[in-house]
Amino acid sequence: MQQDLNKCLVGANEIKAKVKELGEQISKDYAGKDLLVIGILNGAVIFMADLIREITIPINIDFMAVSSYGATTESSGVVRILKDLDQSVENKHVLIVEDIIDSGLTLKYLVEILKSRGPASVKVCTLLDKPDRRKTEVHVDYNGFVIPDEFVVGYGLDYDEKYRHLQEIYVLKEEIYHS
Ligand SMILES: Nc1nc2c(ncn2[C@@H]2O[C@H](COP(=O)(O)O)[C@@H](O)[C@H]2O)c(=O)[nH]1
Ligand SMILES: [Mg+2]
Repeated sequence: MQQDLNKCLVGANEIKAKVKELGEQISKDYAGKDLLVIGILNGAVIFMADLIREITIPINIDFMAVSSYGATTESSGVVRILKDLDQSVENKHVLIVEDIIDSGLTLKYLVEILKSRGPASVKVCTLLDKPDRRKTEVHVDYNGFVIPDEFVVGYGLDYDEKYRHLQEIYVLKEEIYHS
């Protein structure tokens, strides 16, 4: 496992502090509003679990699963819904929680589909952002860390369903996905 990883990009304490800061900001911004926090499975599950416990206002949660990658490191650009929401977003303030924004294609699709369902608002919170890889313009409201153009794993992010349980975020060695 450790031999598959290059340097640690973001440590556990740094993640913890950032998640707390994001939770505090979200709590302030949505005070008195009906907030539905939507986690995007599977990558955002650990970030989502930690983030909602730093939010101090009442919220509802739900999850969506989409596919755009598979066992590769490049988005296919074709996004498919694998699991839809269990509840309506109509008249609710929606906060999408993503693990990472890369090309932006997944997020653009998600924002468009959710906006078409009549919410009061749609905002985006991501733990990681790789702006150098953008193929489409997307607006991010809450951003944890801007990172360089490297394929990262850990803290929910996988390669071929591995490494999600790691407490820190690591750069995956190229030989792992080029072999
Ligand atoms: N484990 C990793 N997953 C990644 C990385 N970059 C992107 N992704 C996955 O793709 C979607 C979003 O991709 P996008 O190209 O449509 O913006 C993201 O939610 C991840 O699941 C990465 O470096 N490591
Ligand atoms: Mg994701």
